[in-house]
Amino acid sequence: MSNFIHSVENNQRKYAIIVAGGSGSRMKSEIPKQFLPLNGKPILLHTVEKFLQVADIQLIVVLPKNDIYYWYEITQSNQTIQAFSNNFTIVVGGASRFQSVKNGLNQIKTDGLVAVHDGVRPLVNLEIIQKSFQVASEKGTAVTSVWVKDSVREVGLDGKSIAIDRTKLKLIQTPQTFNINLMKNAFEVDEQSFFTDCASVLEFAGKTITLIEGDYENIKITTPEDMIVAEALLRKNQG
Ligand SMILES: Nc1ccn([C@@H]2O[C@H](COP(=O)(O)OP(=O)(O)OP(=O)(O)O)[C@@H](O)[C@H]2O)c(=O)n1
Ligand SMILES: C[C@](O)(CO)[C@H](O)COP(=O)(O)O
Repeated sequence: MSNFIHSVENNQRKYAIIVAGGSGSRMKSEIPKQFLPLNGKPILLHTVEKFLQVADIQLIVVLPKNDIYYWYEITQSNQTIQAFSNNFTIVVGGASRFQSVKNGLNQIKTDGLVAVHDGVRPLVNLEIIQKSFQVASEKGTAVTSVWVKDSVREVGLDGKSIAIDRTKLKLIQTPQTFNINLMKNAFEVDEQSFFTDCASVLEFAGKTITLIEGDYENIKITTPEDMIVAEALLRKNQG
């Protein structure tokens, strides 16, 4: 593992865009879900601290305009965040995830590698982050994914459904890591309704998407029951 970290570090700059510019409408909470406490600490802080474990990384944290002051308040007394203050850029988010990623990408002025990660996936592990940088340095793209475990049916307009072969289906997670020039070129495009993640944008630009294996624990906190699962997983991982 240490060999590849060494080789990536020697060759390419590393950035991560942590997208946390959404409103969390499906969570139906009073504050945006990325600031909800998970075992006493805001979800977004768990995520950011995970990425700060990567050597020499520059973080671009994308936030809703109205919550930037709140971010400064909650990080003022956080020793890890303060120690790495030179590694941070804060950017205002856009009207969609695509626009928020684009705002983050515009801050990057060098070539290298960039990992895009949902601020609300705090259970990502360091091995996946490192693997995504390694594979993206070799292939240009690295998109985290897990195999579907449930049965799946496709529902037609007439309400009838047919079984789908799940052995061909993967669920897509983040990080999604790319060569920066490749990604910048792909994002020079009008936003499309099917851009649900960065991989769909790069694919639209004709790029081949390389999948890497993710982790079933790397959940996206979307609705209230996800908080209960995330708290339990976090407790388990902290021993
Ligand atoms: N305009 C947006 C929309 C989403 N995101 C971020 O993209 C990630 C994944 O999006 P999602 O889970 O859908 O978050 P929200 O858009 O906040 O939630 P919802 O769709 O329920 O409103 C989140 O970390 C979210 O903050 C963003 O940076 N900017
Ligand atoms: C990027 C993503 O997390 C991959 O699973 C997902 O597509 C985000 O979707 P959302 O509708 O913004 O939650």
